[in-house]
Amino acid sequence: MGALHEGHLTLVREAKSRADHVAVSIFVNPLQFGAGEDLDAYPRQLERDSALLQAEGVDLLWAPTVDAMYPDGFASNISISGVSEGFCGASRPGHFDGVATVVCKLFNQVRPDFALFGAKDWQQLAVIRRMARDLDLTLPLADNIIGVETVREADGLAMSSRNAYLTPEQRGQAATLPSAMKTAIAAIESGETIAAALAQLEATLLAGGFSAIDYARIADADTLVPLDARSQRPMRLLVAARIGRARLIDNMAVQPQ
Ligand SMILES: Nc1ncnc2c1ncn2[C@@H]1O[C@H](COP(=O)(O)OP(=O)(O)OP(=O)(O)O)[C@@H](O)[C@H]1O
Ligand SMILES: CC(C)(CO)[C@@H](O)C(=O)[O-]
Ligand code: BAL
Repeated sequence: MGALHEGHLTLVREAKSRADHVAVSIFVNPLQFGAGEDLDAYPRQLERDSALLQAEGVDLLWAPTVDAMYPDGFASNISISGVSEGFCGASRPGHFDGVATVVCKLFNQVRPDFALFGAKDWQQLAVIRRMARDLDLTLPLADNIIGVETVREADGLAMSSRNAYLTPEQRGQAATLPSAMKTAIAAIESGETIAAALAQLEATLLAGGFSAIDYARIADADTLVPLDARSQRPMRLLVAARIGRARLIDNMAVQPQ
């Protein structure tokens, strides 16, 4: 969606290491923003982004207008059930319909051989993989949706265009999110109950400047089914929390039992 940072540029570099030609889409997609969300405030810096992508050697910047994407009469919607229903799907109703619909259109417009998405948006990655498998999207193939590790600031905060909404004080406090997540994971991996570790995580965030927690849960890493006890399959801690004007998300691996 633009306002590029090192997280985005890492996806570009990873793509360039795997492909002869790299295309990047920049489109602030109205369909994935709910009423009262930050569609209007979302940073738009197309000229700066374009220069950054050129410097990285990107071959194509695909930046359609809203009217070109959704002309009068547009009436289609792609809805993925299951994996899109909890977490951000619950706190942002309709969000993943908007994501799935635009990503399907972007795939059809650009026709990539494969596509890269950040693990910072873990549920989004799962939704896109599900859509690609379910709808037989041959380009890219389901296995060709590649997740790239979350890129973080020096203090551990996941890079995000929405970090720009934070005041300097809130920006300092925001690093509590990854540090409290690591503490919770260490506790769970050393035998603490999930409920107790998550209660401590929520208390730490609220004491550390966050105003509300949309969710803080452990889930199966692939299916995103919430877990109340440790499992033998890969697990993920997923959190969305609000600080100032920003709603920040993050996720980390929890080792199987
Ligand atoms: N810190 C990061 N590390 C790795 N990938 C990232 C990171 N931040 C964003 N991405 C990925 O970049 C792609 C574009 O994301 P998007 O434009 O929504 O950026 P964003 O920084 O996540 O914005 P926002 O936080 O405002 O949603 C997505 O695949 C996203 O997962
Ligand atoms: C997947 C996506 C391009 C859909 O607009 C967006 O949500 C993003 O950049 O993460
Ligand atoms: N980075 C995910 C897109 C969104 O928050 O709308």
